[in-house]
Amino acid sequence: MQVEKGSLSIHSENIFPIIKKWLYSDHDIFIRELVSNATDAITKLKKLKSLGEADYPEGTAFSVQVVLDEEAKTLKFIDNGIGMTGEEVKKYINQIAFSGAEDFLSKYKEGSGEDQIIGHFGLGFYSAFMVADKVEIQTLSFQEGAAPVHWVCEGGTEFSMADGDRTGRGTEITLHLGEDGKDFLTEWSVRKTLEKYCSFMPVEIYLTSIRAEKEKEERRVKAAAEKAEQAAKEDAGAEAVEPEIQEMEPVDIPKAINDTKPLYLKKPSECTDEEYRAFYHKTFVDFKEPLFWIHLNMDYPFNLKGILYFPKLGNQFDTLEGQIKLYNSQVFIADNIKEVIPEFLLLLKGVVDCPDLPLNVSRSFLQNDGFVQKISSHISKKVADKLNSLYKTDKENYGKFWDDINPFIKFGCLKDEKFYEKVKDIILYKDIYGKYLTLPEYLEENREKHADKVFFTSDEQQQSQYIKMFKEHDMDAVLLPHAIDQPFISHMEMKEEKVKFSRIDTDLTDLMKDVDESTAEALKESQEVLEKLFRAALGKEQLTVQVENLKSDKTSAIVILPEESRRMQEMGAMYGFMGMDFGQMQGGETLLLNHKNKLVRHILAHQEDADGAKLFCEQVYDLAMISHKPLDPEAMSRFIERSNQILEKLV
Ligand SMILES: Nc1ncnc2c1ncn2[C@@H]1O[C@H](COP(=O)(O)OP(=O)(O)OP(=O)(O)O)[C@@H](O)[C@H]1O
Repeated sequence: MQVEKGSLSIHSENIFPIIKKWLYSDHDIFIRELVSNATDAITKLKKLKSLGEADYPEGTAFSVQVVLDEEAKTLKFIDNGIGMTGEEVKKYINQIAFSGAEDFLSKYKEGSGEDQIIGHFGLGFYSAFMVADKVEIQTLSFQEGAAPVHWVCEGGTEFSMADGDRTGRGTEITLHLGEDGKDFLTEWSVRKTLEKYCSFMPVEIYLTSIRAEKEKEERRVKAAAEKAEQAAKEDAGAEAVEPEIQEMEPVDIPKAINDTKPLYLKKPSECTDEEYRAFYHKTFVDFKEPLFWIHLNMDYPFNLKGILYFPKLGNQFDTLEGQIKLYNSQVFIADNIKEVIPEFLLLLKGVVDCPDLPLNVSRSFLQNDGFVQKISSHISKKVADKLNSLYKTDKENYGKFWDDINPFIKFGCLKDEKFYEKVKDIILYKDIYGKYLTLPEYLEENREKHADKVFFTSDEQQQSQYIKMFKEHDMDAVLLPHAIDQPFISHMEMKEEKVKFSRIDTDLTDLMKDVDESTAEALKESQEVLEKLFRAALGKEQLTVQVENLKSDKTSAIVILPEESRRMQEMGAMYGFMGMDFGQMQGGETLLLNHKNKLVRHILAHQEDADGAKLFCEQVYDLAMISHKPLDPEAMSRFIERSNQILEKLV
């Protein structure tokens, strides 16, 4: 072949800088593009053989070799696939590959810049120029009598083509890495990128580092020399002995980067629990056991395969951060694409492979695409189905999983109406006795005591005093401690109009009081006295005091706050920065004093002793406050000081 020079069919001379800048955020995708081209070339050859249009010896080992030469600053992608003839290089590389780049450029010009193109598919071979100053192709087609071709392009729009020197069928692409490619000059970074994009590609991929190979060779030579020297010394000093049998050098068996047959492609009936767990550990590098999983496997009306795992939360404060990896025909596209995966499912961990996805389009297109929306609602329906069948067939385990999965299900209910409708009957509530109940079950059990009212605690420790009282009175409350629970409660109140949720410290039901008409007058009198005393002692002129006979005389005082006031306060704290007046939000609490309690009776009996009354009032108030919410630092130090003072009196 004559050396042929040409000009690539790109109309803008400035395409390179634009593409480099545009793709800077994930300029590692060139590895994915070149490895996918190489695996495609092998897949195509296999297909041709199955059609009788190509041939190769039985047992041929197919692979993609990625070779990094740190010194020469080159990265090679070598395959033993279909190869290309000179004509094909002209057609596929000079025209087609670069037309993808042209397309890209026109999209770039149209777009606002924020409208990122997912995965940048369609850029293909051209993406090599994101990191290389010069790209070479050495290729030999599988076709009988084909001549090898050598193609070179130095990063501009000019290329040259000449006879190549490749002797085996396939293609070798060499990237001469430039300044923009220097991140890929370490074996570690190339391996990481291969693992990211190519973990499930269908042909085995091997990585070789020339530097590492050389070092290994040097070590081997050095060890052999040392051994020989040692042997020579021994020979000189001793009588000739039988040479020892040489120890075998450990043989390095190269290990493929990828798993060519990922578990999600198998039929669910053929997968074992051990395989599901192993796949989870390996793919997400999470060594906690997943709780359970859902294997998505459908061919119609679209092709979708994958596994979604429900991860175990370490503790209540673990961040809910999932990871859903999206693949297109075993090629990694991106993590957590919320246009395709319903947002609440992004809290799970999983892989989803959808070969039918239109990925070379913008995100806003995906958002409005009916097909993509169908995929998304199919996935969420599958998840709801799985949860329902688990509830029906394995209620015990479902209950056990509940602590881990409930924030996720609640988030789903808030985000997705259809999902809520499907799971609403299997939402559980854990009560203060450790039992799991559905809402109708809780309401039914407590119908006589407080119809349509759900008492809950948001913090078991902080509200332990109230929980104790509930237990003493044989009452029940449910635990709703997670941040998601507040919006979830509002959601449930909207859905179940009659039902009201009240925090455990909001109100004292009549069940806890000793209602006796004959003491009403005495209570009223005491209330006036105690309110005055407490207001004066605490310097809180607005304090509301209520005096009741509680069934138990052990508790001196508790703070109660109407549910509405508490929600207003919480909202105020959340949106305080939006100009709401915090001062006005405070308060609303009522100090409830137990008329039966010894301390309260003592205060009443010794009201003339101003100092003593002050000390008692302050301490009783703080004790009630402590079980309602944490004391601020100043109040806390006063409380500690006063407690010491009281103890000293006992000495
Ligand atoms: N390693 C290879 N072996 C054989 N042919 C190849 C190889 N690499 C690229 N080609 C040919 O060049 C063409 C263009 O490649 P390019 O990566 O630009 O686009 P593509 O693979 O067709 O599509 P995509 O944009 O989705 O990657 C391929 O379709 C293929 O015919």
